[in-house]
Amino acid sequence: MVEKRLPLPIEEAVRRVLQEMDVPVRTESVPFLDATQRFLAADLVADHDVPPFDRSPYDGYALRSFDTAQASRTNPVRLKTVGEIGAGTVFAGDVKAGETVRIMTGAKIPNGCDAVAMLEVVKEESDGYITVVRPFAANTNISFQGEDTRKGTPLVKKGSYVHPGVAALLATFGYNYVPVAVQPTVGILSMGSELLEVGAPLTPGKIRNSNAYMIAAQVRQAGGQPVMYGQLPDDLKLCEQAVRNMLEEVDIVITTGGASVGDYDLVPQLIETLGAKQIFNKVAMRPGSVTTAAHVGGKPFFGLSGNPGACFVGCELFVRPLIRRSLQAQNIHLKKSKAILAVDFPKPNPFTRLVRGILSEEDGIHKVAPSGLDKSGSVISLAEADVLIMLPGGTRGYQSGMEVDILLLGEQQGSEWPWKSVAVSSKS
Ligand SMILES: Nc1nc2c(c(=O)[nH]1)N[C@H]1C(S)=C(S)[C@@H](COP(=O)(O)OP(=O)(O)OC[C@H]3O[C@@H](n4cnc5c(N)ncnc54)[C@H](O)[C@@H]3O)O[C@H]1N2
Ligand code: MOO
Repeated sequence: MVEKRLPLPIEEAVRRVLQEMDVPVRTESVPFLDATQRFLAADLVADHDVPPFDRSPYDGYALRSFDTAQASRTNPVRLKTVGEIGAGTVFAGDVKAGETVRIMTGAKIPNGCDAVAMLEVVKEESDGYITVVRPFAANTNISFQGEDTRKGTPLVKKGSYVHPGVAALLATFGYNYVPVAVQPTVGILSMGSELLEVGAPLTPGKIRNSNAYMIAAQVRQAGGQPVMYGQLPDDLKLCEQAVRNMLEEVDIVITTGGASVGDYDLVPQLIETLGAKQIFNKVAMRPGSVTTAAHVGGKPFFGLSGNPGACFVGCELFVRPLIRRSLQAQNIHLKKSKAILAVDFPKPNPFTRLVRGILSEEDGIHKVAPSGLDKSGSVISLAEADVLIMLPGGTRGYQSGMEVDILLLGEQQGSEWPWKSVAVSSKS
């Protein structure tokens, strides 16, 4: 007689994972380029102003506003050019009344000057003077010291993802080495006598082990470090030994396959022989209902389904937050949004469905539709999916036009330039 499993609601299962499992938070300091796409391990505060000095935002002439106060077409004012500076060089000395300095974008405003006239609005004479025909008020065209960031301003918080914008900030403040969270190691073992190595030719009854590589990519995307333990036939002794090794070597153990109730499904036996504390072995969701979570001597163990769709969902919902939390990430779960269903799901389902979907926009309305065959064993629908459409169980089905929750997967990008340009006048 097959054991009867008690399905847990998804949120309860996620809550238990986070409550009963832990991956230690560790930090390290790494060279700058190794820190991108990692998570910061410290709150960073500005230790100087940005810009660090008043500077010119344009190529032009730095001048004293007072000198130009009376300038007009009928009363042109001549200023003597006493120097030329590009970004990175500093004008030595003070600029006096009636003088100007030719200055390039990014150069420090010379002492005595309080405005910049753009090259386009001055007349450069052949005798070393310029002529201006309008006043320049004090502070015109100056980027002020600290206008971007003041010394002491909090910059980025611990747990921030080091995306290109954060990288720019870190470099601005001289972080040659960056404090980041250590990426937890996640061991991945595939169990199943039908599994072939990725490079092997197909033979009757066999399929290639795709889950291991899918999970590895998911682990990387979450911020963890996958450790591949290959694949084993459905043999309890072999699998038990492999899992014992994993428990010694990695922070999180994942097996895929054998999570259900079949004759060769080893996860329930593994839990028993390893003396693991089971947290759940059934979740009220589809796919992924057979997801098992346990811990062995404090180490998280996930028995993900062998079906690729179910395996994917189990990893996103339960493993991802655990990895992200160990990175002290600010967002540990998939981001939720809303969209309008573009198709019917008429069948009532007691379990919450997580349908692999494609998000699109029509006339400003976000719509979702399944990305392909919505079966737990389908692979193509995973490749196309950019969202999981959440259809809570216990309803009489869903109709096209209904608003539903969606979970955004990975990085969302567009294929076409998303805005229409407006005509630009030649004056600007
Ligand atoms: N009598 C019952 N049968 C099943 C139940 C049930 O409750 N009662 N649950 C079904 C559900 S739901 C799912 S999901 C699957 C889960 O099965 P397992 O987790 O035990 O996975 P396997 O049986 O080992 O494999 C399922 C399927 O996936 C293929 N597979 C396995 N590993 C991989 C891999 N690494 N890469 C690609 N594909 C893989 C495998 O060949 C099977 O086709 O059980 C249902 N049955
Ligand atoms: O775990 Mo199974 O995919 O629920 O369908």
